[in-house]
Amino acid sequence: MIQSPEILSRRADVHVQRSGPGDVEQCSGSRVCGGHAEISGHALAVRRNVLTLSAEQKRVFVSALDQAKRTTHPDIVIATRHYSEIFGPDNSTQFQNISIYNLFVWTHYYSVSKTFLGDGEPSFSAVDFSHEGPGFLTWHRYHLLQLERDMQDMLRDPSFALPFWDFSTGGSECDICTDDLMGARSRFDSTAISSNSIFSSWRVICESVEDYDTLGTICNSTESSPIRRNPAGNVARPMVQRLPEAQDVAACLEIDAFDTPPFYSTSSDSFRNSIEGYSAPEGPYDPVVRSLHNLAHLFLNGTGGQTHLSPNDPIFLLLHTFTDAIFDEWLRRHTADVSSYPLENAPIGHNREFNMVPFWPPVRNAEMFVSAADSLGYSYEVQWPARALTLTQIITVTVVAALIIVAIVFAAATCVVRSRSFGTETRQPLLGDQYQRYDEQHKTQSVV
Ligand SMILES: O=C1C=c2cc(C(=O)O)[nH]c2=CC1=O
Repeated sequence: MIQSPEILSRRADVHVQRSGPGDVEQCSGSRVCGGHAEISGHALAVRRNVLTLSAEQKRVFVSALDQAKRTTHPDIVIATRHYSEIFGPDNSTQFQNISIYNLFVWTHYYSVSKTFLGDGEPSFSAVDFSHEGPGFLTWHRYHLLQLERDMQDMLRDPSFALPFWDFSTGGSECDICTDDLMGARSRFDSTAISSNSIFSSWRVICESVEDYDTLGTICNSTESSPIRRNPAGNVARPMVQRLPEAQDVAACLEIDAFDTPPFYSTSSDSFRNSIEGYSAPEGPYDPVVRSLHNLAHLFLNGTGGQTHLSPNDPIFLLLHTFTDAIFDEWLRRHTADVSSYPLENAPIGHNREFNMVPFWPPVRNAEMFVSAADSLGYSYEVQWPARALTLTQIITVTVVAALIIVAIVFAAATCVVRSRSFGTETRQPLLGDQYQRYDEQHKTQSVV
């Protein structure tokens, strides 16, 4: 993945407009603040729930994605051989053009691909630059930002914003799998996309993973099979037949620590591992659990559920914008600064000051650990679920409510009794008086 020096200098001095009118931040010299020179002075891009877009906005979004799939990236080419073979026999370089959307797919593939150790050697699979570590959120944040900025440039619309899919429905339906959005299920093949959707004509890249691992090649821009998707259809694994619940989102937002040792997929009480979905949403690590982001991927049950291929299904980007929205909300609620992010002892590529592989020009994890609205030029419009009460809270509320009811009933009963006896008392003295006076006057005893 390379860019020309001319492009690097073009991106080095930009302005981003922040939330308030006239509040323009100078981002001179920053590689990530603002991105493209062309977006100088543009307004904050607002990422919205894709289901709330109008019919016309949905059509425009789907058509923009399709344009990105077909438009060659103006600045970046990809390497299709490892370093030692980057120059071919005739000194030709092994680089290829790639489309804007396919670069998004390739970048993710590259970040998770095995390390080639040489002919005949098994490739090394223990490195993942974008998952199972603190960099999961920062890496995917920049991944989305790069696509959004590339699409803003392609459309010449600096306000273009990627929408999000709120996958926390708790249901077994894919509510965005409709022909006006990500494509309905085909009526003829339950694992394919309906021919009424443009996405049925999309072809995936990076499918020949065996070749890359054994021959030492790298995914190139050749497109092969259609997207496969069978939401909730994994009968062998009932746990991934339902999407996460809104309460899972609420629970993970309450976790205080951004990440915890060993800063891996086995971390407990880590917000990052909880939203990534290797631990229960409340925090404890459990090897059988798949929740939130991981569960949403596995629910798709096809291209979108295989890590080296998943961005080929455009649902990937909507799933990740929602994950990023949760990350942004966590930063806000916990008023976190970069010191919450581990400086060391995280897996390779995941430490705070490490560059995120393979983005170019280099971007560090720390640069993405910031409020999106304050520093990155976009914000989210989301309704967050209120946290459900715990059992202890439910018992406490029930006991207090019962005591209040008892007190009210007791008070009401006391009032009734008092008012009755007051009524009797207020009549009796009159009778008593009368009786007494009569008795005193007549000196007789009679009952009135
Ligand atoms: O594309 C992805 C697919 C995934 C599957 C799991 C899992 O938990 O098994 N996790 C994934 C992350 C991805 O990014």
